[in-house]
Order: sequence, then C-alpha cells, then structure tokens
Amino acid sequence: MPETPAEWKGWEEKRIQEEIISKQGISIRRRPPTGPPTHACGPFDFKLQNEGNTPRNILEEIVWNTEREVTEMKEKTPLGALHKALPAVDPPRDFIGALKARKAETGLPGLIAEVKKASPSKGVIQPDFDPVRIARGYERGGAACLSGSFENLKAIREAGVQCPLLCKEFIIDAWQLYYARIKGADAVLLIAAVLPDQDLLYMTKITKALKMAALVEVHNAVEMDRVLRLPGIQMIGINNRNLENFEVDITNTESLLQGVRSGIIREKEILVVAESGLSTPDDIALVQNAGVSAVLVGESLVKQDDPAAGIASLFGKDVSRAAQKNETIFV
Ligand SMILES: O=C(O)c1ccccc1NCC(=O)[C@H](O)[C@H](O)COP(=O)(O)O
Repeated sequence: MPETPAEWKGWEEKRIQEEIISKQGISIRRRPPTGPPTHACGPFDFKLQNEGNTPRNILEEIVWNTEREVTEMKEKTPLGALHKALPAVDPPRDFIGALKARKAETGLPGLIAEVKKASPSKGVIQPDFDPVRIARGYERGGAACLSGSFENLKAIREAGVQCPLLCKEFIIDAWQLYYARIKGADAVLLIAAVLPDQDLLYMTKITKALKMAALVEVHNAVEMDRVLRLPGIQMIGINNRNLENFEVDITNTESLLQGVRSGIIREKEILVVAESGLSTPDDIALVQNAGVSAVLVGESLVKQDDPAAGIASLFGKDVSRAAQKNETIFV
C-alpha cells in the first residue's frame, strides 16, 4: 500500500486511469502492471515467471515491445530533432481523396494494399520480400494507397511510388506520429483497442496538424460506438480479425455497420474501410454492400508472385489505371 502523500497521489492517478480504461472496454494494457514479465530471484541465476505481468495476448505483447522500442528510438532521435527535419520532407498526399477517387473511377472500394513480409498470426507470408517491387506492382495493379512499416514506407517513397502511404505501426506515443511523417507517411493507424478516447483525440489532432489522415481501427461494437462519439474522426477501419485468437470473420464489417451507426457515419461523412481476411470478389461485394468505401488487404495480395495480377483476381477485374483509361477512351 502507498505510504507517503506522493505515493498516494500516484496510486490514486493510476486507479482513475484504470477505471477510465476499463469503462472504455480497452483490453490491452499499455505496459506490464508491476515490472518485466520475469524477475531475478535471490542471488542465484534463475528467474521466476511473474504471471500477472505476462502479456494476455499477442497485441498486448506487441504493445509492450513497442513501448520499449519507442523509448530507445526517442533517445536516439528526440522530438526536437524530428521537428527540425519536418520542413525538408515532401508534403503529405491526400490519402482519403485517393481512396474516394479510385472508388469513383472503378465503382469498387478503394484499395489500401499492405506491404508486409510476415504477420503476427501467420509468420512469414512472402519469403521473397522486396517492398519496392511489391509496392510498384500494387500501384500498377490499381491500388489507391499502400500501407507498411516505417522502414518500408521510406524505401517505397524514395523509389518514386506515388500512392499515398499509411503507416501501419502500432502507435502508442505521439512521437511516432512525427516519426511516421518524417518517413513519408500520409496517414497513420490508431487502434481503439489500445488507445483510450483521450489519446485518440490528442493523436487525431496532432495527425491533422501534420496534415496527415488517421485511420481509427475498431474490432467490436463497444469500440465502434466509442469512436463514433468522438469529434473529428474522418476514417474508421473495421478489423475483421479477433485480436485475442486471430480468427477472421468478414461479416464483422456488416455487423458493425448496422442500425443507427450507418446514419451517424453518413451524417459525419466518415469513410469506412474493411480490414483483414478479404481475398475474393465475393468478399469485396459483401463488405461493399455493407457500406464500406475502401478495403485494406494484406495477406491474399502479398503472397502472390505478381502483386498486380493479385489485385485483378481480388476484384474479379482489371482495376488498373491503364485499364480505366482504355475504358474511358472506348466507351
Ligand atoms: O495479421 C495479424 O496476424 C495480426 C495479429 C494481431 C494484430 C494485428 C494483426 N494484423 C494487422 C492487420 O490489421 C492486418 O495486417 C490487415 O488488416 C490486413 O489483413 P490481411 O489481409 O488478413 O492480411
């Protein structure tokens, strides 16, 4: 129990924070509650598993690792250095505009194609991983936007790919928003299962100040309703993957868009993106009929040797810009 007034104050603040987090249905703890998952025991060289401090699921483990990584990255490149570097970076591209424009051109949801070698649930998906080759293929095949990690984004932008870029890192600290911009991001992913409302609001404001877009990701009805109550949200991603057990159910998109929610989304002019588990034209039709304007697709595309052909088979037709031009000429 706390003893000094300062300890009591810290204890009280932590309790209030925990109350807010549990009210908002946030299942992911930002850091181990009382220290690292294992601790040394006595003078001997062995460790005891500290059960309470073991991550409860893979997302929690990722968040705890990210917390350590970000602390180290901030030491190497403090916020002041990022501020100084900002003016030399190319201005952000219009991420939401690109998705809407592709949808208007093709009649199909705008595609955010994910550049990734591996995923937490499947491990390595594309052993012959060359981010620039894949990004060029996606652009040629008709993707509106691309997504990837800090390092992949930088390589893709420097190679001259024009599509707007989504930073698909696990964001837990506002510092990462500046870092993403420096690496060429035009949009960032904010996960409602990880970030309480206060953080979502603060981070969406910084994202806007940096002239980027925020894709706020939800997995369930509680998160969706929380995010719909927040002001200033322009884009919501509905993830069809259950974060606890990795099971994918693409009807999650449809379920979360039913009832009054679709009215609120229309009224607030929020662009909705369906995420995870999409691999066929039928899947695309299902989420499009549910009301989404864009899709985020990773595994089913990245595992193909020809990413452009992968996009055509995902949509059941050639949605490349070249095909679109020909259609316009011959109509
Ligand atoms: O993909 C995973 O295994 C995963 C596990 C835990 C947290 C997040 C995870 N993925 C992030 C994503 O959102 C997907 O990469 C994205 O929606 C694309 O999904 P897919 O088309 O199924 O690769």
